[in-house]
Amino acid sequence: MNAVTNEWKSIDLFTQMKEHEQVIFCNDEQTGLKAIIAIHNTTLGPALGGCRMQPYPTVDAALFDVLRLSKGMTYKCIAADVDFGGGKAVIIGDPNKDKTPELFRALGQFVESLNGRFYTGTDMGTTPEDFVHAMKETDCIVGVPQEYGGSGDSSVPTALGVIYGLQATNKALWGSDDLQGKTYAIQGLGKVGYKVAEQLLEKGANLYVCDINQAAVDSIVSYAKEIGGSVKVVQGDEIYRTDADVFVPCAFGNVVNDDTIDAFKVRAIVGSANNQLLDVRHGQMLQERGILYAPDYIVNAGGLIQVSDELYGPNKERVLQKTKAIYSTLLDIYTQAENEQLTTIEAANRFCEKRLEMRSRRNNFFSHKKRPKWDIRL
Ligand SMILES: NC(=O)C1=CN([C@@H]2O[C@H](COP(=O)(O)OP(=O)(O)OC[C@H]3O[C@@H](n4cnc5c(N)ncnc54)[C@H](O)[C@@H]3O)[C@@H](O)[C@H]2O)C=CC1
Ligand SMILES: O=C(O)CCC(=O)C(=O)O
Repeated sequence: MNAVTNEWKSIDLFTQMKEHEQVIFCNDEQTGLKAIIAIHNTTLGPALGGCRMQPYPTVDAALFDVLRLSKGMTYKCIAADVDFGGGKAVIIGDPNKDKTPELFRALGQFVESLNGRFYTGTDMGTTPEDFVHAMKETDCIVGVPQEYGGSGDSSVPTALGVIYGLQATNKALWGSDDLQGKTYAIQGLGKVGYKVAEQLLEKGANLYVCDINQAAVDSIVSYAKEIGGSVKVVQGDEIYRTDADVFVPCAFGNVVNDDTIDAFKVRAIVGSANNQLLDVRHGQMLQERGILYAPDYIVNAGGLIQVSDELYGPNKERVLQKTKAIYSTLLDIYTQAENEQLTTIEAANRFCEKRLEMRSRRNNFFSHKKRPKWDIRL
């Protein structure tokens, strides 16, 4: 490879990083760990974000994911009003085959090397128990089980936040919070999606569900039978074409894209998946089709609220209060979008960027408590 190609390649990586502060490639031959940690913005505090494990087909695919996910975390922290920055980690590997305690300890060692700039925990493909191993190597782990001193499964408040998001959306569209009798198409019955499905059934809603994990599908079907609820199982892409009222993506990102957008018959999209829109222009396309989009990082902030609370000193009541605020924040974003003729994602982004600007000025106000980093005599 000649020098020109080399130079272009390195510029390209920095172009991809855009406004990200730092990207760390973590490689450990012995455990097979191949991970990327991305720190997007630490204006408000140390970066915080879960660690996803997925058999990414290429390193580029993993990099694309971690860059977008970590940027989303910056916005999520701002919108949820927690004093942390945006970061995320991805492990390239199959969560069903490649997990070992040593792999997570190796990840913990890399996190420790960042000296408090990055805190992590569970995400898609990882569980709180995985991070009990990582915790042996670093204090910068959140969301481990309560028996290990953590706040427990963060998918519980995340699912609760999705329910608040669905209620706010119901209110905006049909004038009532009541989810009973409406039909929801849930993609993914994992840690979050399964809990959302259970709660919707308990509230008298009807469901379409899909998951590649047959055990999760069987389990929700039998739960519905037990409580007299209605669940229809669909396969693969059929979930985009159902006649449900609301699509609830709780698996992977980029589900609203050029290939899926014309399939949707729903009135709204509200779910936990991070980065549901492949691009902001898909927000515009949803609006043109009369589909109300609940910005993902507003709706799915419950887990972040719980794990960040651990670092302040856990307080269950505060977690519940902050999670409940998802309802009013989302309604405010819907109103702002309508008043300012914006898409809902544009309105949410604008709200976060304004708040970041305001906070960054306050964080830089000089006082005796906030000493400058350089050495001056006072
Ligand atoms: N766990 C949490 O507290 C939070 C999760 N999220 C996001 O919510 C989403 C779900 O997260 P978790 O429930 O924690 O992950 P998970 O890994 O527990 O569940 C994901 C589910 O999606 C299913 N799935 C995978 N491919 C599929 C496909 N092609 N079709 C249908 N189902 C498929 C999996 O089998 C699994 O049941 C992710 O995008 C995650 O980033 C966001 C904020 C917090
Ligand atoms: O939910 C968590 O454990 C951490 C927060 C996070 O990574 C997320 O909200 O995507």
